[in-house]
Amino acid sequence: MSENTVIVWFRQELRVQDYDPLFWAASLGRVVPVFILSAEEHQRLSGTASGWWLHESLKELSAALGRLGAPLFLRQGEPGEVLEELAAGIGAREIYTSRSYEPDSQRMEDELTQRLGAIQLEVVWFHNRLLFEPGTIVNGAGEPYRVFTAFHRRLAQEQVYPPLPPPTALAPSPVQGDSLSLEELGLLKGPNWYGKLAAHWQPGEQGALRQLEEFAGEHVTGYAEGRDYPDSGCTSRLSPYLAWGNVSARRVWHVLREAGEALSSGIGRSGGADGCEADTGAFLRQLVWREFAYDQLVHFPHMVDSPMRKAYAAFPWADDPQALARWKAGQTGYPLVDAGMRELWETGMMHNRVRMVAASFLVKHLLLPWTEGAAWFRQTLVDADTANNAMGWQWVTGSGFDAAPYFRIFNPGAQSRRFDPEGSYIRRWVPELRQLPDALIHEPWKVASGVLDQCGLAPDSPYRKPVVDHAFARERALEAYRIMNTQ
Ligand SMILES: Cc1cc2nc3c(=O)[nH]c(=O)nc-3n(C[C@H](O)[C@H](O)[C@H](O)COP(=O)(O)OP(=O)(O)OC[C@H]3O[C@@H](n4cnc5c(N)ncnc54)[C@H](O)[C@@H]3O)c2cc1C
Repeated sequence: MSENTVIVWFRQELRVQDYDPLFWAASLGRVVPVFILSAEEHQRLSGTASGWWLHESLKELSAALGRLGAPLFLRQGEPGEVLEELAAGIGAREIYTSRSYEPDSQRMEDELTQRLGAIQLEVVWFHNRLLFEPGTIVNGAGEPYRVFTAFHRRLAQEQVYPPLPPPTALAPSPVQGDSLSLEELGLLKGPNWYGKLAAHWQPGEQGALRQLEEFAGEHVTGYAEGRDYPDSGCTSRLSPYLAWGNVSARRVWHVLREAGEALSSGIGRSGGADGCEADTGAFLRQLVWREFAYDQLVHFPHMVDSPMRKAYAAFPWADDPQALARWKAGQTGYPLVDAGMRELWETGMMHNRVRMVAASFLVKHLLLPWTEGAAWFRQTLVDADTANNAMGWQWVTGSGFDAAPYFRIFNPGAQSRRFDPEGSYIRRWVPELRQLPDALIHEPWKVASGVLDQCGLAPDSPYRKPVVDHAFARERALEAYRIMNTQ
């Protein structure tokens, strides 16, 4: 078969547009696209919200590649073995793919390069997940940044490559048939709790491009001010698309840069030029947090399950399965925390401000280990992302290098009054509180029980007696912090 047949191995970047391996392979000759689910990935993803997203993304990617002339092959197994066998069958001499940056993947990728190199099969690794290759933005001493603002300042000096043009057609694939079906990958096993997610999302590249267009064209206006308010609808909701590479970070970057310029020059919607710049600038800054998370992951891979600041290894965490279950179910009695946890369970998403409050509640009010919360998020978030999730939890806990200090403890009632002043977000996700007036909805246990009766609150409702008292929890958390520091 032709020596110009290149295997394009899709991993976490599930799109046809602006994906270097596909673009460059297509320019050389025939392309055989393949996706391989390893046993470890199957174990990690099957039955999770991410697994559902992956299943749906593969369905769409497969259809898109089929339309371009080269259908996607689905395989299960150890990637090295699958690639070796596939290449032998079609006489391919090259594999184009992209790096993943998951812990251990560097070792796996190096071993694969060596193993396949030994049989004259070259693996070409592209960097397509981020704006810049993680690990390349370093300080003057050549060391990783530990503080976001310095990292951001340094990154801002670099140019982000523009996205590649989309492929219009691919030379017909030399392989026909012999692919596993999507169902055979087994990503949707277990109770179908994720079935409801389809009502909230359109996974895949088309959904990503539509979401990006709508956000850049309209919703970005007001982002800088509105992004902290969970019911404002001001954030992009692009995170699951970025997590599965349905859209490239550099496309998002350039589309938003252009949108900012168009809005500032009055081509777009109304709004002051300064406001437009502030909105797109604030958004692009958030995208750089993602770069920072991956940079940290590459330098400190243990951050996924161990504290970055060593002192936290001695933190006296509690063991309270009942409290953990109430947190997961959105039954803590703290309306904003519960609204977030229920939004997560219903939609696979939770607003960033509420993530911070709910996560802080777990580690500081309940004294439960952040790793428990991170594991629950990995299972239920459609945007579950190894780097962002670990960094988010370590930030909230105080154990990250650039983190909220442990002794700064969010007051969920105050956060609720500030960021959901009318209680509209709470009412949406905690319907039993709908009848409470705006001023009383944030801390219902402080309201006279006769009023709660009139508002239809059940006698055994957690909103009459939350899982823990805020003042008590605060003191207990500070004491735990003191104990840690004396170890
Ligand atoms: C405890 C905790 C856990 C988190 N877990 C995840 C996770 O698993 N996956 C994930 O993508 N994000 C995670 N985040 C970060 C953040 O909450 C989400 O990225 C954001 O809510 C996604 O919504 P959006 O796309 O509308 O965000 P926007 O405000 O529109 O932001 C645009 C993009 O910037 C990136 N971004 C925004 N905020 C952050 C941040 N704080 N850290 C890193 N990147 C950011 C995301 O890719 C996001 O899509 C976590 C935050 C916390 C506090």
